[in-house]
Amino acid sequence: MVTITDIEVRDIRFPTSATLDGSDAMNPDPDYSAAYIILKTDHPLHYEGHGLTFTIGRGNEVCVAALKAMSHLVVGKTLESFTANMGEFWKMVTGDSQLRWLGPEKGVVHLATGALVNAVWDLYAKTEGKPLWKLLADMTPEELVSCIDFTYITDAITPEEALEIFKKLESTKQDRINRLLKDGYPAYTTSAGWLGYSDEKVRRLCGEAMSEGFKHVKMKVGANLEDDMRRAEIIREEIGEDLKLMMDANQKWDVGEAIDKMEQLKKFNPWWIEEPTSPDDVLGHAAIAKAVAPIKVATGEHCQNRVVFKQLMQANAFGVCQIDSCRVGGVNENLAILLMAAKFKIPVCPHAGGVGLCEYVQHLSMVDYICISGELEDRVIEYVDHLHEHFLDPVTIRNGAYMPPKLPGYSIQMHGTTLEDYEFPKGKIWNNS
Ligand SMILES: C[C@H](O)[C@@H](O)[C@@H](O)[C@H](O)C(=O)O
Ligand SMILES: [Mg+2]
Repeated sequence: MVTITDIEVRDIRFPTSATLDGSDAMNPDPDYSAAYIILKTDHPLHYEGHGLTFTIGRGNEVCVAALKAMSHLVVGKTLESFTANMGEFWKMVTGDSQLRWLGPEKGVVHLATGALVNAVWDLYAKTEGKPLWKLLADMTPEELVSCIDFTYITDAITPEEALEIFKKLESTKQDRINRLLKDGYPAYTTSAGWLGYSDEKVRRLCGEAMSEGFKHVKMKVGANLEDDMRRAEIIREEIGEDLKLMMDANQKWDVGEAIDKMEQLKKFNPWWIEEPTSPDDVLGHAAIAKAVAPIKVATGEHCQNRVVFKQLMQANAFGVCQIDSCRVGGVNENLAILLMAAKFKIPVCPHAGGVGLCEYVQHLSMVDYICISGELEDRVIEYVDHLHEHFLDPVTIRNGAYMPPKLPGYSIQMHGTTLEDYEFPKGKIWNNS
């Protein structure tokens, strides 16, 4: 038995706004941040569960407070009481009626849920001695189904249908694992296209991305159409016509505006337009998707929960589903979304970047390929080349692909020195600036 004896919650921030890494039309000066939780245990080997949720600076302390408010849900309980039925564990975490009032299942309390739930999965995977993707890949179809809370989504997918999906791929899992171990899971890069970068820097970074083996490049749009057109032209000049170009407007436009802007931008042959408008506007996305086809609409990084994902699918409102490892309530809810995407035949290209999101989400895409969709076609995980040095088990990108993590856990544990130095506001990085 492993008992969770205590939690530690830290406010970790990186001053990325100084270099405009991560900047977009809506978020011109993000300081990539993590509300970071450590589950302490009485395990003889001192195993800890680590988890984080991503924010972009101010307000990270609000997520920290939410995490502290959730401590009673796990402290004093055993890991085994959770792992006996992970779906019930998730229902318990999201079911605290007083905390639930703050959501339900959305906003700060759900961001915190993502960190807490992922920390439990990290601990689970560490005690089993497996990376998270392998822990899930080794589960039986029945065990996988038991990880999911189907509340509010049975009109789109039932536990019986989920079982069918898992069972269909069960006997061929090893082939896909072998393929991942050999070639990895394809990635695309956003590193070249941040809005605050100069034209020269964008040009140089596109060249670097190509030489690193990337076949897809994403650029930011949405602040000023003339700038977007000029930058798209530069990027196309650099990457040519064969590579895929994606555009991300980060919620800048109204529905009609998005359609008009894409009428101009379509000459650069974008594969998708991401977050063209408010993430809550399902019908708006549907209208845009219809008008801009065959350009696909992509969204999900600000999608609150599985219910909104369900509606986006039911309404044909997007062609690319961008799960996020900690915007929704962690591994369990993402499994539900991956299942719905498989049923609706919508490719999943996760949101990553930020801090730790690449480390996290690679596991989920690998599980999607091994156990759920069985497909790699039209699927790429976002990659951004920032802040990986702060993790004990950083991502390995080889020839434009994520190689499967090998160490036990969810790859999200930061170095102790990082937690000290970048803690806001008392770490030395913040004291010196
Ligand atoms: C503020 C952030 O860097 C966003 O720009 C980023 O998450 C982005 O939307 C992305 O798709 O990577
Ligand atoms: Mg985006």
